[in-house]
Amino acid sequence: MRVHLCVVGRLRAGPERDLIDDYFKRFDRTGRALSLGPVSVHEVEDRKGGGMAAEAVLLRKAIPNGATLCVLDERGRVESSPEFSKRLARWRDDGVQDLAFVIGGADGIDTALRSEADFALSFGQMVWPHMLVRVMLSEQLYRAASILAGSPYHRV
Ligand SMILES: C[S@@+](CC[C@H](N)C(=O)[O-])C[C@H]1O[C@@H](n2cnc3c(N)ncnc32)[C@H](O)[C@@H]1O
Repeated sequence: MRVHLCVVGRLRAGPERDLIDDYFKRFDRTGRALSLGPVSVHEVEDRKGGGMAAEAVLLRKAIPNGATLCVLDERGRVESSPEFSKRLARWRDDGVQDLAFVIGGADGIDTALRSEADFALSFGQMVWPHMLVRVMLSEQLYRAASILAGSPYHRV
C-alpha cells in the first residue's frame, strides 16, 4: 500500500525536514516486509492567495485517483497508536493501493474536500502548526509500522 502525504506549503531544510526524512526512511524500511509504503510527499502551494478553495484544487490533483483519503483534522477521531496501526493494517488488508493523508495550510482544509474523506484523524483538540503535524504524522506512521512488525520501538 503506497502512502502519500499531500500537504500545503513547502518545507525548507531544517530540523522538521530532517525528522520527517528520518521517520519516512525508517517507515519505508520497516514497512517493506509488511506491504506498507513507500511513502511520498506531495507539497502544493497556491501563490495567488486563493485560500482553502484554491489549495483544495491543488490537493485534489496531488491525491492519486482512487486513493483512500484520510484528512488530518482536529475535529476528527483521536486514536491510540496501536489503534492507528490496526487501521493501517485493515486498509492494507482490504486491498487499498494508495492511501493519501491530507494536511491543510494555515486556514485548514476546504470543507468540501474534508467531506470527501474516508477518515478524519485527530491529534487532539488543540490546533497544531501544519509543519508540526507533518512531523507527528511521519512519526506515527513509523510507530504504526513498528507495532505491526513487533519491534520494541513502541513500549507503552
Ligand atoms: C494550522 S492548522 C489549520 C487550522 C484551521 N484553523 C482549521 O480550522 O482547520 C493546519 C492543518 O494542520 C492540521 N492539524 C492541526 N491541528 C491538528 C490536530 N489537532 N489534529 C489533526 N490535524 C491537525 C490540519 O490538517 C489543519 O488543516
